[in-house]
Amino acid sequence: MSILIAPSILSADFSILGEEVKNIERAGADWIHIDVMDGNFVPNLTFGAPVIRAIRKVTTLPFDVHLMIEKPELSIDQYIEAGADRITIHAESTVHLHRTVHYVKEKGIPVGVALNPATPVASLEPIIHDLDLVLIMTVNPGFGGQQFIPYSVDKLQQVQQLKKSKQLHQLKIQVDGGINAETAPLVKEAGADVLVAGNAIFGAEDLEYSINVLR
Ligand SMILES: O=C(CO)[C@H](O)[C@H](O)COP(=O)(O)O
Ligand SMILES: [Co+2]
Repeated sequence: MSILIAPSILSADFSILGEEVKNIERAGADWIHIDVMDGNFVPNLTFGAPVIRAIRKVTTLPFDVHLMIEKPELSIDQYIEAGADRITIHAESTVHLHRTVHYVKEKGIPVGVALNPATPVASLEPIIHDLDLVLIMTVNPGFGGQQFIPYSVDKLQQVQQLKKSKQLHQLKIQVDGGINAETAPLVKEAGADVLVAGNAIFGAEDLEYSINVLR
């Protein structure tokens, strides 16, 4: 699998969000990573379905929607209707993880499960064969521009082993948080297929160069 780069628009300039999305598409992004935060599951509030619907008009790139919200099962439909092409939910955000994963699958789009830094990889074992993607959070979710947590590399290796032992060839392993020119080689070496990056891309002078450096 070749490495995919998913810029997180959390670090974009919200006052010109449509332009930022177009620029990132021109610069060679593979997916647009959209961080939906509810001010409850994480201590920050970002955007919801109306903003997703608005930027859906300016790009054909896949929308990778990362839900950091309590009880995602209550609002998944609105993100899909707004234009999400894939949805990732947090294992810690619902007591009905299996049901919610299958709900997204029945809607016909790829589904991922994200793990916070303190959530063990073993918690994925009963469900990993149902997933299209596993997201290992490499920072505590809630904010852009944080420092990469080194233990994440061990967790990535554990997911990679699980993927191999269960022969889940199509499963994508994604990382999110503190990914930059220094940490990208570490996570790729440990098995990451999809790199999310906010500050390292939107904070750079040359978007295309920053994407190429990560890739
Ligand atoms: O999910 C997220 C935070 O919860 C963001 O996707 C992530 O923080 C990306 O930003 P950066 O690359 O600047 O760390
Ligand atoms: Co994210």
